[in-house]
Amino acid sequence: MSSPPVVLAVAGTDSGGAAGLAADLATLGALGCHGACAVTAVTAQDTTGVHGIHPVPRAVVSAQLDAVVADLPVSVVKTGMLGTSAVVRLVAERLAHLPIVVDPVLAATSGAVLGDGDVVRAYVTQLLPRATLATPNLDEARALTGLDGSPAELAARLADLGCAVVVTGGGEAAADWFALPGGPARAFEHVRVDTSNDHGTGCTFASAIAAGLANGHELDVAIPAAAAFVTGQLTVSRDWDLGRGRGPIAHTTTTNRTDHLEETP
Ligand SMILES: Nc1ncnc2c1ncn2[C@@H]1O[C@H](COP(=O)(O)OP(=O)(O)O)[C@@H](O)[C@H]1O
Ligand SMILES: Cc1ncc(COP(=O)(O)O)c(N)n1
Repeated sequence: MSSPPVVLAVAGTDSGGAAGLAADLATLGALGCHGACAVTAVTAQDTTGVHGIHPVPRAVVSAQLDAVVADLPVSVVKTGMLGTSAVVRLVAERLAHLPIVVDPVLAATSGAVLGDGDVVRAYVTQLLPRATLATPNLDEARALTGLDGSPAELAARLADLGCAVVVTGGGEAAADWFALPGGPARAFEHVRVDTSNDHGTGCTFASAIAAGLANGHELDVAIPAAAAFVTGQLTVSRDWDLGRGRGPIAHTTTTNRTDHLEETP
């Protein structure tokens, strides 16, 4: 069997296992990739919210990037919560030779702030101009542009920074808006899943796009494929009852996989 493509996820942890690196590595594994990881922040988090954030020092993040890049054939980088402007700059400087899918995480589904004004400025000036694709949700697109336009307008405006952009619509819109630099945005529509188990959806979406790119697909194929993967996963976990808040999206393809246990004598 040939080796899987390697995707490096640079992101924070969610102790509840819904978002961040848990979502990234599970999604990458489900979609045929080997996921390497560099931890940027440890969050004490569950389905109800973020209770603590502990940034990992820049030098420790840097050492993780060095170790992975020196040893593994990374084909795509996916970033999630980077936490500090120093780490945003580090990723921009150290990994610019690779395709980078940037999920510019600034807030959790619960509303907690995961990136401040300095982080926003570092994304705009350092990382997005060097990225292949950015996947902000509408709130993040507003914070990054400082504007209050439609998702299509914000996608086109952000793409002028020099990368492709998908502004995600979340559960209400059932559509995402995709723009390339210099072009107008077009909508990718998809099925809406009626569920409150959507914690980790953005991380899963961006990781699925990174997996599509690592498997050799272009953005206009990888993005709708990732949205279809997310709607399928939201359907798997639609009626789960995990935690007291917004429950996790299912990251792996199947649920209740116990057949391997039953087959064991
Ligand atoms: N309830 C839902 N039904 C179907 N697709 C959804 C739903 N919620 C989010 N999505 C999709 O999941 C992907 C991630 O988007 P979003 O939830 O906006 O990210 P974030 O978690 O960063 O806010 C997008 O493709 C979006 O359209
Ligand atoms: C460590 C970490 N990274 C990213 C998110 C955003 O995920 P979501 O938008 O689904 O809350 C999060 N809540 N925690």
